[in-house]
Amino acid sequence: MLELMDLTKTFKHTEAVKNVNMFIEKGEIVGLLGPNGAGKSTAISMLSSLVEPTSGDVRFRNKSMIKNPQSLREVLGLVPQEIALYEDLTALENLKFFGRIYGLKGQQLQNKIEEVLDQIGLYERRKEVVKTFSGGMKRRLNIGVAMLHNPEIMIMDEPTVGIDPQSRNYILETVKRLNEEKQMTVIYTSHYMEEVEFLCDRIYIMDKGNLIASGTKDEIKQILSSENSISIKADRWNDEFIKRLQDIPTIQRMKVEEKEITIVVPKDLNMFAAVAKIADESKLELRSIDIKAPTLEDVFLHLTGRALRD
Ligand SMILES: Nc1ncnc2c1ncn2[C@@H]1O[C@H](COP(=O)(O)OP(=O)(O)OP(=O)(O)O)[C@@H](O)[C@H]1O
Repeated sequence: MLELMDLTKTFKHTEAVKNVNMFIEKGEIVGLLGPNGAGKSTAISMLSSLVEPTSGDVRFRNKSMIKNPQSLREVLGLVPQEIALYEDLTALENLKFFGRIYGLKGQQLQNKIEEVLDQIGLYERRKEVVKTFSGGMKRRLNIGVAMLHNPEIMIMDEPTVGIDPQSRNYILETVKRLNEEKQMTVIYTSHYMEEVEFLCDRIYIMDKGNLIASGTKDEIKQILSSENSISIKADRWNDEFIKRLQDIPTIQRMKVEEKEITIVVPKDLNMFAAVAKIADESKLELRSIDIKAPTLEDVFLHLTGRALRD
């Protein structure tokens, strides 16, 4: 339905997006994952015809949108990273204002506003001015504004950055519900892999302007099919244990946290006995040794050698 074809954007000295290809089918939730500066916002700005590509094409229902994006704009709802609301107006007044911009009026506008307030859980607070709202409530209202014209496609640019966990869950649940009940297509950018894992059917991972992986969650995790991630838990560590693990050449990566050490080893290697023996010899009592299911974070680390939130 919606395609990015060889899309490239070069700012003066920065290649923000390099030859990116994506396709989005109707009714799916697609995640766009990547660290700061990966090019996610630039990619979706080109998708929403806010930024003109240096080269490449955006196609919607098989038509190029670069010169004439009107048919795409009409069905698109965009929740930008920056909150765009009038702080001195109430939630209701904001929705009325933006609704009129979308060309809604009278009873139709009234009905739509009530539906939206209900969906974003702000009906009770509708008569309060926005400047008294928490960050999470403002975000929810921002999402409400983007929903007023019944968009078929919703683009959300990191909608949970800097908000409280409760609002975050509310937003994630709302996105899921809109997708299920209204078959809304959602493009969701984030640098939180757990959000993308929870929400998305398919995922694109970007880094430094490049698309470095794409597919369903399972397909992406298959990238790691030749490795096992092993979790070792204990109440505390001692230097000898850590040093001896570090000396094992078959350990490809190792992450030491307060009560958990994660090591990555080739799949066919059984490390359990070796780890238990080292613990024994360094007089360390272990709580557990388990194989961990890979996360998208692991995939990212594998592909780039860096953590997603670096
Ligand atoms: N208008 C602009 N002018 C110059 N450089 C830009 C502009 N917009 C983005 N960039 C650069 O392009 C690169 C990609 O930025 P972009 O905002 O698309 O990344 P992002 O993945 O959305 O990051 P974040 O998670 O921080 O939003 C960055 O190096 C950024 O500094």
